[in-house]
Amino acid sequence: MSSPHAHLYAAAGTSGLSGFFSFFRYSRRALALVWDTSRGLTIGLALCTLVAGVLPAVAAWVGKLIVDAVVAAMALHAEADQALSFASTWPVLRYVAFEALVIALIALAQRGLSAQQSLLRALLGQKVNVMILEKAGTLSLAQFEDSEFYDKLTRARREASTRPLSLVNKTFGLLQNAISLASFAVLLVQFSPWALLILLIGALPVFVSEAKFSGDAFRLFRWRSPQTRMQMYLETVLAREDSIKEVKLFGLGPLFLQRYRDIFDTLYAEDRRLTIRRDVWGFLLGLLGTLAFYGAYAWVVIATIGGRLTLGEMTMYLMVFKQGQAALSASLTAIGGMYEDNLYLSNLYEYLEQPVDPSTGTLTQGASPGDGIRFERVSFTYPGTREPVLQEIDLHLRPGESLALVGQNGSGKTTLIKLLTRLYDPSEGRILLDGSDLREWDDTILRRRIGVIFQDFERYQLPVGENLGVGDVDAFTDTERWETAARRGTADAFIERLEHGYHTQLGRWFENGQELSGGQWQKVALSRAYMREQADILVLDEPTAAMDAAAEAQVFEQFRRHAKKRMTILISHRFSTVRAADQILVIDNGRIIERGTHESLLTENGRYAQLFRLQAAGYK
Ligand SMILES: Nc1ncnc2c1ncn2[C@@H]1O[C@H](COP(=O)(O)OP(=O)(O)OP(=O)(O)O)[C@@H](O)[C@H]1O
Repeated sequence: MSSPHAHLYAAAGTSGLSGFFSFFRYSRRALALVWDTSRGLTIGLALCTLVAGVLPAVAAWVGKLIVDAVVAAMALHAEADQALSFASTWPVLRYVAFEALVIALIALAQRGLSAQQSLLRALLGQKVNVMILEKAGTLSLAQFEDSEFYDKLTRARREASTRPLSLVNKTFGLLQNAISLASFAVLLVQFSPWALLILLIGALPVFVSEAKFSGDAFRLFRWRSPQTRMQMYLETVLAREDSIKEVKLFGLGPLFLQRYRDIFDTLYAEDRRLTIRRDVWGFLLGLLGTLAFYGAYAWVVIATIGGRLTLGEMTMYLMVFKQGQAALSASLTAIGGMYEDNLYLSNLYEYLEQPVDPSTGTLTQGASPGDGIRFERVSFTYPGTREPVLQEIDLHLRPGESLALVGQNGSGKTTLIKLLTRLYDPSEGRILLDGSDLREWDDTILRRRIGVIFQDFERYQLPVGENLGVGDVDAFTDTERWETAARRGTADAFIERLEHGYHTQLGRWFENGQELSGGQWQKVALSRAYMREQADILVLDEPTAAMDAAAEAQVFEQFRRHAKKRMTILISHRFSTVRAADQILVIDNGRIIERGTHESLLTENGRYAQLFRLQAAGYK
């Protein structure tokens, strides 16, 4: 196949019938999932399925009894030539009453089915979504940054929460139809086993075409998911408050909307082609079924005229044949649908089974406590890229010391922090904390020791207090801790002026949400880092870029006061904030090119001195 998506076609594994059946392997897991979600509802579904499956044959049989009883009563009535009485009509009417009861029971069972299905749908949707989100929490940052993986996640979230129930509904539907069919077969085989065969042969072609087209539909869904993701992204950009400013000012609306439409047009053209092919074939092959039915119809009629069947039997066989055919084609369509659901579920399980990095250690204390942080010849290349971003980094930071990282945009400063916080592991070399490799540390303990604010910190659409609380989940709602952290992060003054103080909702997503200025948000993020009272490593990546000069001075005064006995790492492009650090590293293109104190670096008269003078000149 020359298509660029050939590997996906292969992955969908639809080569022949064995491929087709191999995809039913998720049915059992879907059933187990539904069973775990609610046993009561699953049992209820099974019971209603059974009742709704058996009763149609009973109704057909009662129909035969009615017709035959009517014929007999009519003959009797003509013979006896007497007026109609209760006694003469009751033998027929009781069958009518019985049939009414059966039909009422079928309706009850069907109601029961749909009610239980809708309850189960809600429960199951929630359960699967929670599974997806829980799994997301165990994945590494690198996995999220991998676009193929991200596709899987998007696909899982978009479709899979409804698929398990759909699969189970179809399984039960299939069972129900199978039960009906078996009971019809019991009746039909008395007429002729050949009639059964005709029934089967008539329905088979539709089934085969359904199976083929479900596979096609899935492959379409699968390979187009990058496009669907782009569509979702454009929707977000065009309709979200945080992007709408630029969309308006740059006049991006029509441009993006056109791109959105173009994607739709491509997808729609493919959908249309598939739908038309699916339905044309469905119709043509369905004709075979109709042909089979009318063939059998003629046969039954001839047999009745020949006196081999009673009128009641004729009615029954016709009904049984018609309903049997409907049940059979419904079963076969259900199998096709189950196949499709299985394909979608394969995607969900592929996501859920994504291997999790098992590399969290167990250490809660290092081999030589008090040694601080050491980088030993650390190099790092981002997954999926070739160029190393950091090369042979050596550094040592002891408790009570401060370190500043200086360097051009893209030189690797933030990456160094990502390695320290174990969002990634070094490609070469090792990072030690208190004499032990970070990989040996228990991740939770390690992260508890680090308070960090990244440049691209998160702006949660939560009350301002909780925006601080996220810094320490154990104190998420602890107002006293919020206040202490806000004081250290110099956010207290403006928070207290907000209408509801620490309980003021932030962001625009929810009612009465208040938006903050860039500098205010930065103070919130800084205070968040201070929530980690246990943390003895404090990392600030451009913490004051959006602050005014007075605010910045205040932040650093607090910082120095708070930094005693701690290890602090500061990334900044402002030399005024960097100069007080005990150790300054100048990073260029992933390598440390200079190191020392402010004074020693100025004396050295290298890159640092040059950049410092450049910036100082700017202020003159
Ligand atoms: N997730 C990622 N995947 C691949 N490459 C990345 C990723 N994040 C950053 N990079 C690349 O790594 C290099 C270093 O980025 P980093 O964010 O560490 O720079 P920085 O020194 O912090 O820059 P700045 O001063 O602009 O914040 C850049 O060339 C960037 O393109």
